[in-house]
Amino acid sequence: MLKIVNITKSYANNGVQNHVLSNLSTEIHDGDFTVIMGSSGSGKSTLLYCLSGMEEITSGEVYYNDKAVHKMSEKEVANYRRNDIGFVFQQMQLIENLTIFENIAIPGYLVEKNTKNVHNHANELLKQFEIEKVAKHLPSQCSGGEQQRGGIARALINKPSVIFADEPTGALNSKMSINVLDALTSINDKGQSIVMVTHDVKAALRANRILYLQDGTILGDLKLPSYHDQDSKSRETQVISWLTSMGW
Ligand SMILES: Nc1ncnc2c1ncn2[C@@H]1O[C@H](COP(=O)(O)OP(=O)(O)OP(=O)(O)O)[C@@H](O)[C@H]1O
Repeated sequence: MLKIVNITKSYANNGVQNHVLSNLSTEIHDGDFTVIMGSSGSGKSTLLYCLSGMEEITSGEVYYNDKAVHKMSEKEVANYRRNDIGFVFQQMQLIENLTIFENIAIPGYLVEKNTKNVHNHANELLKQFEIEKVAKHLPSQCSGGEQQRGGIARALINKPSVIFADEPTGALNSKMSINVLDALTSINDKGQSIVMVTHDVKAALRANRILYLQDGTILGDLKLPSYHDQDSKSRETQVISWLTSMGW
């Protein structure tokens, strides 16, 4: 689904080049729940931004199915971001003066002309993530978990085939994190692909593949059975032992 060929990404800071991603190649498969881990500053968020078209790569190639993301015009990137992918941020980035319902539905109106369809889909998502009761609330009137589930629902309004999530549980307590991870797992169970950056082992256990980044390149690539097909204790032991071997 996503093919990444030899990408590099550098930022210039006061005339000095900071090489954040170096010669990174991999494929992200359709239907997978892929997690990206690695130490702070290893380039995880930058990789997610490059794959989602929010940052331009310095060199290399990124393909989403047959589309060359690295060659897209601004308009094509906007369409890619609107139609093909959804993005969930750590700080939910919901619009403060819109209700949860409006936050979810508005990106839908930009794509689907039939407002009734958008309205119905937004209501289905509110139900799926159990946030119907806060539909008319402003984000500031919701808990962190409700806001984050609102953020996931918003990312799903245009039925993207892949969801990118940048530390979606980073700002949540453990109960709310489980709630958000359950929501992501259920989306993945329905066939949508997820690519999630996290520092949290509990979150990483949801993945069937973990990529470990170090200094902007992939140091390790762990394949796991689906989350439902392995007992949680042995999965945790396997993942922690692998992460330890990566120097985590
Ligand atoms: N817009 C930018 N301009 C300049 N440097 C940047 C920019 N964005 C990121 N960087 C630098 O790129 C490097 C990688 O950042 P990135 O956020 O991708 O790392 P990360 O692995 O996600 O880190 P963390 O786990 O701390 O969130 C860091 O050194 C960071 O300072």
